[in-house]
Amino acid sequence: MTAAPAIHPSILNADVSRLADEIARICGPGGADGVHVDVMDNHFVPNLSWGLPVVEAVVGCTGLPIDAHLMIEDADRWAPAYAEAGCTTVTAHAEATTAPVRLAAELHRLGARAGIALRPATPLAAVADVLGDFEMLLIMTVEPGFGGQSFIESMLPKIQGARRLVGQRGLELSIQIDGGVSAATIERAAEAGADVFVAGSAVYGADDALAAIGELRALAAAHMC
Ligand SMILES: O=C(CO)[C@H](O)[C@H](O)COP(=O)(O)O
Ligand SMILES: [Co+2]
Repeated sequence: MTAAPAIHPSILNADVSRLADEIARICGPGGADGVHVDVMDNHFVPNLSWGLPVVEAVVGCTGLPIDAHLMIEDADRWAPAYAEAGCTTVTAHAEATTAPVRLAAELHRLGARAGIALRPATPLAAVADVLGDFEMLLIMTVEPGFGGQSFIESMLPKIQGARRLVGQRGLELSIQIDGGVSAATIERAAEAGADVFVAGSAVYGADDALAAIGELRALAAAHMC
C-alpha cells in the first residue's frame, strides 16, 4: 500500500490576473497538498507560460509546497534556480537533461527534492537506472504544453511498471501523473500505482475548488494499490 494520495492543482489554467486569490482558493482544510507550477519555454513545448519571477511570487504567497514542472530545454542550466527560489520539488524532463544524476545532486545541495519527468513517448527504461537519485517520477498523461487535454489511457501500463520497479527496488519515490486528471480518470491512475495527482482544469474549472480536490482525493484513496 502506498502513502495517502496527494493532490497538486496546476495553476496553468487559473486566472493569472488574480494569482494570489486563485492559490488561496485551493488552500484550507482538506485542500491542496501542493501547488504545481508549469514552466514552459516555447522550445521544449509549443507554448510559453512564465519563468522564475512568477514562480518566486508563487513561493512567496503560500505556505504550500511548490512543485515546479520544467517544460524547458537545457534543464541542467536552468533548474537549479528554481530550487534557489524555494520550490519544494523541481522536476526536469528526462528529454531535456544530459546529466540527470548530477542535476539531482545539485537540486539536493540547494535544498530541493528532485523530480524527473517523461513525455508520453519516452519509455520508463530511459530513467530506470537513475530513479534511485530522485524523489519523484512524473509520468505525463498528456502531451506536455497545454492544460485541458484528455488523459492518455495507454500511459497506465507505464504507471504500473513504475510502481512495480519501486516495489522491487524498495525505492522512496513518488509517482506523479499530470494531464487529464479528473474524477473520471483518477481511479484508474491510482489503481495503476500513481500517488501524486496533478489536476488543473478539474480543480480550477470547478465552482468549488476545495470540493473538487476532496472528491479527487477520496476517489484516489479508495483505489490506490
Ligand atoms: O503540465 C501540464 C501541461 O503540460 C499541466 O500540469 C497539466 O496539463 C494540467 O492541466 P489539466 O489537468 O487541465 O490537464
Ligand atoms: Co505540469
